[in-house]
Amino acid sequence: MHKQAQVWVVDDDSSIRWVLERALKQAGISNESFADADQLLQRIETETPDVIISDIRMPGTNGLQLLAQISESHPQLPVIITTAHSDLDSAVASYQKGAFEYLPKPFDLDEVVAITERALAQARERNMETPQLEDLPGTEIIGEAPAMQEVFRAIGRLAHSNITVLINGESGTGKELVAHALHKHSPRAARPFIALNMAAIPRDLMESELFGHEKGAFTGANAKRAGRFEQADGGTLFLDEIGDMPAETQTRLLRVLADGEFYRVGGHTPVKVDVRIIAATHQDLEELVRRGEFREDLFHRLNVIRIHIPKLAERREDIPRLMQHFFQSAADELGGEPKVLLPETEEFLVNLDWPGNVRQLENTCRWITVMASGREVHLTDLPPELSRDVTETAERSEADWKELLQRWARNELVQGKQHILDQATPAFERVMIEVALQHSQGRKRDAAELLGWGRNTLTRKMKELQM
Ligand SMILES: Nc1ncnc2c1ncn2[C@@H]1O[C@H](COP(=O)(O)OP(=O)(O)OP(=O)(O)O)[C@@H](O)[C@H]1O
Repeated sequence: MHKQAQVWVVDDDSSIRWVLERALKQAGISNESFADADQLLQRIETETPDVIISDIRMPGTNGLQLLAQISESHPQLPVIITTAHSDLDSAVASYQKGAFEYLPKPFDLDEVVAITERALAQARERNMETPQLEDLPGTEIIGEAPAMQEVFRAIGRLAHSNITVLINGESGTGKELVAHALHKHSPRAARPFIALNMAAIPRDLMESELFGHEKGAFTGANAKRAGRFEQADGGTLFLDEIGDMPAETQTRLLRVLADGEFYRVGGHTPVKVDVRIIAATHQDLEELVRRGEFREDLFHRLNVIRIHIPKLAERREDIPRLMQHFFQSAADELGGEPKVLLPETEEFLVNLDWPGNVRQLENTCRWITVMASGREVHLTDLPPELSRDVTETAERSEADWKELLQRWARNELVQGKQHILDQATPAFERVMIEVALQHSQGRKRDAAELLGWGRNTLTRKMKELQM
C-alpha cells in the first residue's frame, strides 16, 4: 500500500514551525516538525520523509550542514532551504549543496505549499540528479530586498551552467557585479572573466578590440594583438551596453556565436574559442529590434535567460546596508574609522531618488568619507547637490504637517469639540521634545538649546507632559 507523503520541517523558531505546520496541513500534506537539525538527523536513521524544509541558521547543526549530510545519505530526498538571513552566498550554497529550492523569509505560504507539492511530485518520480558538493568563495552583493533575492536565486540556479545570460538594468545598478558573480559560480570560475563596455570603445577600434588584429592590419597595428575573445577563452566575456554595438560588429558577433570561431582583423586563419557570453544593457533591446537598430537574430541568441536588476529606488530597504558597506571600504582604502550616519541623515538619504543607482550611492559615500569632518554624518555634511534636496524636502514636509494639522482641527470642530488647543498644544510639544531629545542623544541641556528653551523650562514641561 502507498503510504501518505511526509514532509519534515526544521526551524528553531516555533512560530515559523507553527505557520508551516498549519499551511501544509490545510493543503492536505501531512507533516512533522523539529526544533533542530540534530533531532531530525537522529530520526532519519530509522525513517525517511519525502521532503525536508529547513531553516539555515539554527543552534547545533545548521541548515546547510544538514543539507550536505542529507545529500550524502539520501541523494534523492528534496530539501527546501528557507532563511531570514538571506544573502547571495546562502542562496548559491543552497543550490550548490543540492537544495531543491531556496526561499528567503518572509515567505508567501502559498508559494511554500506550491514548492513543497512540486518537491513531492519530484520525489515520487525519483529522478533527481545526484547533487554536487562544493564550496564557493563569497561574493559580496548586498541585497535583502525581494527583487534582489530573485536575482540571487537566478544566480544560484544558473550556477552549474554555461548558458548565455542577458542582464537588464539601469546604469549603476550592479550589472557587472552580477555578471562577475555568475562567472565565479560557474564551471568556468578558474578561467578569465573579461569585461568590455561597448559604449566606451570608439567604433573603429571595436572589431580589433573584440577579435584582435594581425601585425600591419591597419595603420598603428605594429604587432599582432589578441582580442578580448581570445583573452576570455575558456572563461566568460561580459559585453556591457550591448545595445551600443554597431551594426557591423553585431553581424560579426552573431557569426562567432554560431561558429565558435573568427578571424583577427587582417587575419586569414580562423581562431577557435570557447567563450560564455554574458551581455548587459540599460536599453530596451526589444524596442531597438523594432526600430531596426539591433539585429533580431542576435537578440534571440543573447536573450536565453534574462536577469532584471531593479533600480536602487525600488529597493530602498537595502540602502542603509549598502552605505555601511561603502563607508567600510572607503575607510579601509583611505584610512580612519568608517563614517556613521545620524538617523535623520540616513532617513534623508534612504528617501532620495538615486538616478545614478548604486554607483551614485557609492560615490556619495566616498565623497562623505573624504569631506565630512566628524565621524558622525550630519545633513549639513552631504554633498551640495544632494543637500539642495534637503531644503526642498524640509519645505515639503512643513507644508505636509500644517495641512494635516488643519485637517485634524477641522475634524475636531465638526465633531463639536471645544478647547481643542488643550489637546493639540501638549501633543505638539511632546513631539518637539521627543525629536530634540533623539537628536541630542538624550542630553537635556542640548535638547533645550535646540528647542530654544531654558533647561528648567524643558524639565518643567517634561514633568507636565509626564514624559
Ligand atoms: N548590490 C550591491 N552590493 C554591493 N555593491 C554593489 C551592489 N550593486 C552595485 N555595487 C557597486 O556599485 C558599483 C556599480 O556597479 P556595476 O559597475 O556593477 O554597475 P553596472 O550596472 O554594471 O553599471 P554600468 O551599466 O554603468 O556599467 C560597483 O562599484 C559595484 O561594486
